[in-house]
Amino acid sequence: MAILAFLGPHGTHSEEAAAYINDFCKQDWSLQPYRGIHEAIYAVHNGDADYCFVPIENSIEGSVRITLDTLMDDIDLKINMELIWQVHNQLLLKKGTTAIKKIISHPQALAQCRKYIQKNYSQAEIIEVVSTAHAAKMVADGLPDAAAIASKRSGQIYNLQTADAEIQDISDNVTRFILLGKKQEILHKEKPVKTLLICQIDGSKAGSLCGVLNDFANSDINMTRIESRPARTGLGNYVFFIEIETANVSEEQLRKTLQIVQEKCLWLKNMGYFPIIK
Ligand SMILES: O=C(O)C(=O)Cc1ccccc1
Repeated sequence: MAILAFLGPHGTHSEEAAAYINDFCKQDWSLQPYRGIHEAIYAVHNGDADYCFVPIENSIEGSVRITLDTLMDDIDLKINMELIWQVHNQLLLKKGTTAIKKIISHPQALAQCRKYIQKNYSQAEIIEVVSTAHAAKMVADGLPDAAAIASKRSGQIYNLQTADAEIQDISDNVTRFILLGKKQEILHKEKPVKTLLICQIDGSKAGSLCGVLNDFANSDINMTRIESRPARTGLGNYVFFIEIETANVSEEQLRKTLQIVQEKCLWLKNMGYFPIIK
């Protein structure tokens, strides 16, 4: 049975989304929790898992930086699918809690509920941990005067009470998850539509980034997102994450364009061509 790694422990948004994608692809993967997103991605790189399913961007809070930073490493994985997933956050308490002096969760979940916290618990200490379910488990294990922001399922798993439901600031709170594997595979009949490229552009020459953007424009390839992260090779060096629409781009057209783009880059990695499941 193939192993799918996700950010644990049991009850995370990642696990719920991974279970959905498992059914959607009519697979029988064994879902295994890892202590961090970095660890889940490296499990595939090291061959301990066949796939991993990790969040990459949230509609309220933006990029999941640990995911981008890990993808930048010298690892050769492919994106096989993207899932756009509605995230629902609840405020969870251990039975008998009378005061909420601490609110604990994953940084993305805390950010998604920032206004709610400010309005209702402005004095509470905010504690960031590795995942929402980890926060729920800490509350269940006896962290005093604390409430976790986590999924309904976490509440059930860790036997917590729901003090408040649907507390995200904007009701349309979606997260993009990606399914990564060792190779590009067709796991569903859904048509691939998008390609993610990661590259470091030579910033010492004027107009390098502009040149890359023009190469896509000249090839009639629509760019839907560009994001930069520090390259970690010195201040002012950046790595770019570029998403392009490739549903109507031929393999030959893409190959030629990437060849031209590559000449302007110190390195370029094609993360693959994948469908988007909504
Ligand atoms: O901590 C979790 O439950 C996760 O799966 C990470 C996450 C956190 C907030 C929104 C989406 C994913």
